[in-house]
Amino acid sequence: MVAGAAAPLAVSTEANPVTEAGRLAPKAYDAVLLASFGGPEGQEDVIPFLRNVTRGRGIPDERLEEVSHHYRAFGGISPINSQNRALKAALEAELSAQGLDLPVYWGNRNWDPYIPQTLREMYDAGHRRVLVLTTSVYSCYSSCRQYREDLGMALEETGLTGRLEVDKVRQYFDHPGFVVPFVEGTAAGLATVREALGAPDGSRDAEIRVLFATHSIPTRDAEAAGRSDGEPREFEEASAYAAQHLANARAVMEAVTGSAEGAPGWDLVYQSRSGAPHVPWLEPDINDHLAAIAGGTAEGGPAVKGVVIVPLGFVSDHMEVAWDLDTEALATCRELGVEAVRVPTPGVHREFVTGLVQLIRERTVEKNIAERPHVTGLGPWYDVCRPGCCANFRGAKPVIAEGVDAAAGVDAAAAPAADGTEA
Ligand SMILES: CC1=C(CCC(=O)O)c2cc3nc(cc4[nH]c(cc5[nH]c(cc1n2)c(C)c5CCC(=O)O)c(CCC(=O)O)c4C)C(CCC(=O)O)=C3C
Ligand SMILES: [Fe+2]
Repeated sequence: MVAGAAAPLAVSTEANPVTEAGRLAPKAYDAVLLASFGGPEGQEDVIPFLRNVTRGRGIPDERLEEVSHHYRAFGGISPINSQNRALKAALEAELSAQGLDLPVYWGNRNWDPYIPQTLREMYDAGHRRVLVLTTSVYSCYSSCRQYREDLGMALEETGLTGRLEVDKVRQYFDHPGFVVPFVEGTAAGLATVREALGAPDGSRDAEIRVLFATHSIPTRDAEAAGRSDGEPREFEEASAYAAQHLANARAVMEAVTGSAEGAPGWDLVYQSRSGAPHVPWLEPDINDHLAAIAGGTAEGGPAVKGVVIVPLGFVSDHMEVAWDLDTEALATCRELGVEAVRVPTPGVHREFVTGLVQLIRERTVEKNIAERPHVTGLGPWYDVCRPGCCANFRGAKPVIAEGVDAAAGVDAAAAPAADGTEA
């Protein structure tokens, strides 16, 4: 095998009969909303931002100060907002290059510009049909339902429910635009680690491990991920969240090393756990796992001497990447004497930006693309979530992009005319 040479990623455009039920016909959208997490932009913003993230849970400021150290160490500035400004600019340029007249707005769940304020601005500018693109791509409460709730509540808060139509692009974990940058990065990272071990020919691959890292979530949230009330769907590890990551990781490894004999092994690992210690979250933690494999793998392999860390759960190099991986996990590697490379996130990679425009074009009437590329057998994911999808256990809230009846498929009221004309 030639170091760094990746086979093309296997992309399917075949329809998925399972997720087909949650598909919406194209519509004449008139604007795009880039919805993200938001982050502080100075030391004075840190505690107000953390109060927003943890709102409704009454966590005292002293406790918030304890979890603020990573923001404090970065001067109170999260990289996420500048990354979203860059992504918005890149999206605007690509939409206009493809002749799509769709303005892009930006709104965050936890910091300025806030989602309700942006929706109001969009309505005041004359927009009536909005397509939301979130910066979180998998299925779980934090990355799917919480966005849909915040959008539903923002419509109520601004009095725009029923006046502004708001739909959302599918969870796009397995769109090639998201996965290709990881394939490239993993191939390059593997070449670098082989080099560092003095084995560019791959002869020490048994001592190299690829670690796909994502955000840990409570196991209870993981079990509710991607589910529906009336339509049981079984997932690997009993969780759509884990299953989506595992399927993506396999697709990346297949493209990077193929079925080559003696290719490096890989694992899915978790990071950034928070919350009370007695509440179970997905494991293993990346740092614990690094310590374990530095002494030999579970399958009886030799001590691991090099790792390629792939931040498969994230769209940009925000704080969870800059701190939990680049600061903490890389320090763990140094302590263990393990060579390590952290692969870039999609960011504003050309494939990612053009992929996002494809995802928009799947849904719009103008310059519509009927085919839905996906690199795992789980997708393409639903346009409209199944009832109860990614449920949280703190009570029902208004949501966008959810069907009302699993048996009947998509909510009839939400389904537009097939030709995308105004109702
Ligand atoms: C799945 C997932 C993603 C990936 C999908 C996505 O990208 O959306 C994600 C992303 C992010 N998480 C982020 C920041 C935080 N997440 C927290 C807390 C939590 N995350 C959770 C899950 C996730 N989180 C969960 C189950 C909690 C605990 C419960 C709660 O509190 O809801 C807390 C509270 C303090 C703490 O507990 O540490 C903070 C400050 C930032 C911003 C980074 C920046 O500023 O650059 C980003 C992109
Ligand atoms: Fe988070």
